Amino acid sequence: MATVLFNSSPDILGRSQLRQQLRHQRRQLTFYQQKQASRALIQRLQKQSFFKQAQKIGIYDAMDGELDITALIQQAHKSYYLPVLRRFPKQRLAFVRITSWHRLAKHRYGMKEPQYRPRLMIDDLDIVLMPLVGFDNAGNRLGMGGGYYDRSLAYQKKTTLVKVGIAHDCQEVGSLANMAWDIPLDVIVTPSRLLIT
Ligand SMILES: Nc1nc2c(c(=O)[nH]1)N(C=O)[C@@H](CNc1ccc(C(=O)N[C@@H](CCC(=O)O)C(=O)O)cc1)CN2
Ligand SMILES: Nc1ncnc2c1ncn2[C@@H]1O[C@H](COP(=O)(O)OP(=O)(O)OP(=O)(O)O)[C@@H](O)[C@H]1O
Repeated sequence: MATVLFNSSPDILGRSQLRQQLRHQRRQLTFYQQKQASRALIQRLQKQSFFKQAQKIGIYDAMDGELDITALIQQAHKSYYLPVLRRFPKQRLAFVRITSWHRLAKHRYGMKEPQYRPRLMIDDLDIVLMPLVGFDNAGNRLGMGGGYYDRSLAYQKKTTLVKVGIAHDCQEVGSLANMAWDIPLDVIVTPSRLLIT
């Protein structure tokens, strides 16, 4: 009950409190719920024409209860890229193609990061799948708070890049404050819904 209250009234919580609340909620999902959610989400995603048409896809290595989308990489004829954190230029993400998981070392935040090159920028991709901490039905996004995706997207020039948010259903909130630097998502996919903004 408390959870529902929090979700429907994000205004009464600060952005960072809301983030903590939603991250906590996502970590409460059981192993089985996570498996089901991940399977349903991947199936939904693979049916979409924007996904079928894409060649270069930005993914992420799930952590902290995020939806695991790594099974996607079993699909041939597409290439998959993981984000790499770097300080310069201006804390934008770079993307590195992955061909195998076990060679990858973990970043101190817990997700795998390829250390090799070449590194691409976000607008070299056709689609970027972004893990969300929270979202609303207008396509506003709440992330981990590092501003990494926002900063990367701010320099994006390619207009055809499809910006896709990936989240559990329980991460939807009534409405999120739209920060000046926020770049709205084109699509949000959850295990049970497809939201086109
Ligand atoms: N799986 C995944 N990969 C991702 C992201 C993500 O949200 N999920 N990112 C999305 O931007 C970027 C990384 N950004 C991140 C920002 C903060 C934290 C984090 O865990 N912060 C800790 C504090 C850690 C510390 O300072 O020592 C925390 O908030 O508890 C993790 C990732 C790129 N890769
Ligand atoms: N285009 C930008 N230029 C400079 N700073 C930015 C830009 N975008 C975001 N930031 C900074 O990043 C910080 C985090 O932003 P915000 O709280 O929106 O993170 P987030 O979107 O939740 O996280 P993430 O993008 O990592 O998923 C903010 O303090 C903001 O000042």
